[in-house]
Amino acid sequence: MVSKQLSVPVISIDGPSGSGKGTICRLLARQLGWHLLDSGALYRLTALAARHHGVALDDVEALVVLAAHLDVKFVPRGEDSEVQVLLEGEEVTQQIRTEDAGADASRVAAIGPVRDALLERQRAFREAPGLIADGRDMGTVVFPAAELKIYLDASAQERARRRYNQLINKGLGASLETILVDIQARDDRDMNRAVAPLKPAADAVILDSTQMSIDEVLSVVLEQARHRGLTW
Ligand SMILES: Nc1ncnc2c1ncn2[C@@H]1O[C@H](COP(=O)(O)OP(=O)(O)OP(=O)(O)O)[C@@H](O)[C@H]1O
Ligand SMILES: Nc1ccn([C@H]2C[C@H](O)[C@@H](COP(=O)(O)O)O2)c(=O)n1
Repeated sequence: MVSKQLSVPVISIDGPSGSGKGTICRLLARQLGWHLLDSGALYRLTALAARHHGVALDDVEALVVLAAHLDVKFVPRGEDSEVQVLLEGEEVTQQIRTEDAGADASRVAAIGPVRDALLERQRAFREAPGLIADGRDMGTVVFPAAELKIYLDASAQERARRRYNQLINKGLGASLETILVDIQARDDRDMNRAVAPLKPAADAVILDSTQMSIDEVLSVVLEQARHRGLTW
C-alpha cells in the first residue's frame, strides 16, 4: 500500500490564515480532478470535539484520544458548494469555520502528540490520481516529497480584509479590527510553536497574493504544475 501511495503525486499549499489556501486548493482539486485534504479542518474538528466532550484544550492525553478516534465525515455536495462536514454524525460545516474555532484549532495544533495522532489520517488522503494538500506543514512534515510545494502568503491586513468579507458574506458578524488581531495572534502561534511551525519548505514556490486575484494565483499554480509535468 505504502509504495503504491508514494507514486501518487501531491501538490502542497501551506500558508497563514486567510491567505487563500482553501479557495485555491478547492479550485485546483476540481480543475485537476484530484483529491483534496483540508488539514486545518482536522484540527478544527479535534478542538470542537474537545469542546463537545468537555475536554480542556491543554489536556494532552484526552486530546490525543479524541484526535486518534475522530469520527468525521466529509460529504461532497456537488461541484460548487462547500463539503458538508459531520462530527460524530452532527453537521458542523459552518461551526468549524468561525474565528473562535480557528483559534481553538491553533491551540490544539501546537501540541505535538495531537499532531502525531492526525499524521497517518492525513497521509491516507494520498490516493490516485493525486492529492491537493492544504495546511501549515503539508510540504515540510506530512508530504515532504510533494512534487510541487506552494507557500501562499499575503499581508496580514489583506488577509484580515478577505476574512472579514468572507464572514460578512456568510451572514456572520465580524469586526475588521478584531479579525486582524485574531489573525496576527494565530500567525504568531502557528509560526513560533516548537512543533511543525508554519514556514515555507526550502523547495517551496513562495507566492505573495496581496496584490493578486484568485484567478491570478490559480494561473501561477497551474503553470508551476505544468512545468513539473503534473498536468497538461
Ligand atoms: N487572491 C485573493 N484575492 C481576494 N480574495 C481572496 C483571494 N484568495 C482568497 N480570497 C478570499 O479570501 C477568503 C479567505 O480565503 P480562504 O478561506 O481560502 O483562506 P485560507 O488560507 O484557507 O484561510 P484559513 O487558513 O484561515 O482557513 C475567502 O473568502 C476567499 O474567497
Ligand atoms: N496542517 C495544519 C493545518 C492547520 N493547523 C492549525 C493552525 C491553524 O491556525 C488552525 C486552523 O487551520 P485552517 O483551517 O485555518 O487552515 O489549525 C496546523 O497546525 N497544521
